[in-house]
Amino acid sequence: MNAAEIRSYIREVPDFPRPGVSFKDITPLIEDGSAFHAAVDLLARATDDLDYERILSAEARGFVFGTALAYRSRKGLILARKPNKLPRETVAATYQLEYGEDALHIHADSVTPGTRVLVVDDLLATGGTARAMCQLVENAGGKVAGVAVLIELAFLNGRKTLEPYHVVSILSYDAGE
Ligand SMILES: O=P(O)(O)OC[C@H]1O[C@H](OP(=O)(O)OP(=O)(O)O)[C@H](O)[C@@H]1O
Ligand SMILES: Nc1ncnc2[nH]cnc12
Repeated sequence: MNAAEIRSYIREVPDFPRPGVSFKDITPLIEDGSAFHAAVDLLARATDDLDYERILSAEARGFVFGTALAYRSRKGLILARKPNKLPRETVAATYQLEYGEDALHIHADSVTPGTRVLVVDDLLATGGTARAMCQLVENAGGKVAGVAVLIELAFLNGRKTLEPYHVVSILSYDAGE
């Protein structure tokens, strides 16, 4: 299954969660075994040449692709979670939402100095979430090997927000798509 076929499994939901937003719903994709498998394979192939030891992904949708890619590439998986979810000492990074601020945490010992980490998410929009994950890696002394997403909303310029990190995406959407 190629990228165009995989794309046909993503449902666009207009005006969710608020007017003007075209929500990219990945649930039909991950509910289809062949499409989900093909999507993870494409992500794996697109990141095969990157040198990394661990994957970092954020709850909730990020876990779906981060976990699958970690399993397939036999790499360790680090969970980035919302505040007060992880039981031991954490490092945190804050990021901007439309209204106010949110934070992601990882356990302080998940990234040792020099660890090379691939940041994985289902979707890149403004880039705030992925940037916070890159900051988490660097705050803990690690190195960002790249950022890999299945879907990129190119018109929101997340890539620019993520400079100078290497960004890999499988499906790119323009405004109005
Ligand atoms: O590039 P950004 O503008 O930061 O947006 C991208 C993020 O938005 C979605 O997560 P969301 O915060 O909706 O959480 P969820 O995965 O729990 O649904 C998506 O899974 C990305 O993590
Ligand atoms: N348009 C969108 N669709 C799905 N998830 C998103 N996260 C941020 N923007 C999104």
